[in-house]
Amino acid sequence: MTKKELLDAIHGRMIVSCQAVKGEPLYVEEKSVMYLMARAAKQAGATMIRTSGVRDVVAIKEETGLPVIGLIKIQYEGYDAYITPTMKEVDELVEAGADIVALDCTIRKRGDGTTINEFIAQIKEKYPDLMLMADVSNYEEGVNAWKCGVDIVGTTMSGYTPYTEAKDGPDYELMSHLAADLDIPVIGEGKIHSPEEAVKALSTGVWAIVVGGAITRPLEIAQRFMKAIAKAKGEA
Ligand SMILES: CC(=O)N[C@H](C=O)[C@@H](O)[C@H](O)[C@H](O)COP(=O)(O)O
Repeated sequence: MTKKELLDAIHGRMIVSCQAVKGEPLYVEEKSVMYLMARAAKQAGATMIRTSGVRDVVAIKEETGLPVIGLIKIQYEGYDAYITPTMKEVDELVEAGADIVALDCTIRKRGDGTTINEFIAQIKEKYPDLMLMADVSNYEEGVNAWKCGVDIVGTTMSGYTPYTEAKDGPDYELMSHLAADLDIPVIGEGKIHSPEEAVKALSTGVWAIVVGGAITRPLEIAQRFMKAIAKAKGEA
């Protein structure tokens, strides 16, 4: 698929994030099971999947035949970013066949001393045709990534950096500001928990949205029910 075809396939739509990393209930050591979540997402009408780790990129592409936004979550010493922080992860994702590579593009400390701008430039030099999705936490980072030549900016990291407010729901404001000012697609991602929130997020003008935990993280879903019940009982 060309870059345009990939973008057209998701315009106005929901991408489903199917992720389970070590320690999560749906992470199974012996074998990826997230392809089953992706199967469900495809049956529901999803046209693209976001996932983490080489084995899930491979298994999900094999199962669904859908294009995949791939990332690798890994925490290195000296790095604040943990989403595809170095070229090693980019290489692995390219090798695995990810159609788009997502990486942390927040302006935080990188262990090798490079700036995020330098890292993006290195990736673009090595893989000129690779589509990049920049996961950012605020407006400035979105503009910066756009100027560095990424293809997509996502609001993924809003509320997950020390300098952004950790809200319980989506950052609609960031979505609409970035969507208004950037001339590349913006993806609204992070804490979209209900169909109503999904519709509202899309109405901010973003190109597409990503919904993850509310669909594919059973622990998170169950906890949300438990919390609401405890609150109603006056226990929380
Ligand atoms: C902050 C971070 O590490 N986000 C990760 C990025 O890929 C995932 O854990 C999220 O599930 C994803 O962004 C979708 O968001 P939500 O699950 O809230 O719909």
